[in-house]
Amino acid sequence: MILDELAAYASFRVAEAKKKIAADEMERKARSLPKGDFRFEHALCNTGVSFICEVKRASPSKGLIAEDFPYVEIAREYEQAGADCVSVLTEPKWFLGSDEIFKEIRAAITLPMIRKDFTVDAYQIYEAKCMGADAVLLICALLPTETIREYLKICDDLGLTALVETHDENEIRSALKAGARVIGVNNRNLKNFTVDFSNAANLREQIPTNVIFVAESGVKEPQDVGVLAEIGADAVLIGEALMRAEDKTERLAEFKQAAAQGREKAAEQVQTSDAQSQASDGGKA
Ligand SMILES: O=P(O)(O)OC[C@@H](O)[C@@H](O)c1c[nH]c2ccccc12
Repeated sequence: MILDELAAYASFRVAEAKKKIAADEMERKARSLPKGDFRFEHALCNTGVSFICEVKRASPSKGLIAEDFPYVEIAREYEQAGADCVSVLTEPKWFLGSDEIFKEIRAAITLPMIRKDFTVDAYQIYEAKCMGADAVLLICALLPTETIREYLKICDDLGLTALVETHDENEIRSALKAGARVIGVNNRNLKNFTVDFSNAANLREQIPTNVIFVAESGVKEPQDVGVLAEIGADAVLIGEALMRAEDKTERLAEFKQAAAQGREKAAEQVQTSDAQSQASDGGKA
């Protein structure tokens, strides 16, 4: 299974990295930096739908997505086009990312950034902090509840946001039990890479409204964003559709417009159902 391979390779990378910078040294470095202010999660709390735009060169399911990959320019364009946060893959083998790419983008933009990798060791959280990340990804399918809780505590100490990624009800339960404040529901099943775009919508109810809800993966068209806005996604995470767009600025504007329309639709539905329940209350009186 590819997820197991990704995790095993992540463990290997961590072991190699520890030979260069030992675990206690990496931790000391990270903890000596000014504590973060959780600006990644704050950026997801706008009244509208927030956009996390991803810099993604390739993926195990799609192969090479961006032949031409001027990653700094892409991130700058996201920032100028009104993205709320930027996601950068650092996994080298299947996603063709790197820590260097992350660091170069970090130096070029001011938006909050998430270091997207397969976190299997606390070392990677300290590494992310040292790279200037504002957030890390914790994938529930890879981590037991207790470990998620432990990693969340490290993130809290460092002032980093943890995006806790889930794919089903059990994983959401685990994320909540661990104390996640930001939960992503992935429409893509990382075990077989099938995309079920209704997954986020189906699981929406399982996530309390005081937890930030991020819908991840599979957005192709503006109408998809509209649907996610309608079900009350606080944020959407979009990679491929933006990477493939010739004009990313225009594409993001279309997505944003669809999000606003989706939110309006949801508000109208609330009004209609309020009016209906008032009318039926009136009938009863
Ligand atoms: O390119 P998409 O379908 O818009 O998906 C983006 C993002 O959700 C996806 O890259 C992702 C979600 N969770 C992950 C975990 C690891 C690597 C990548 C991911």
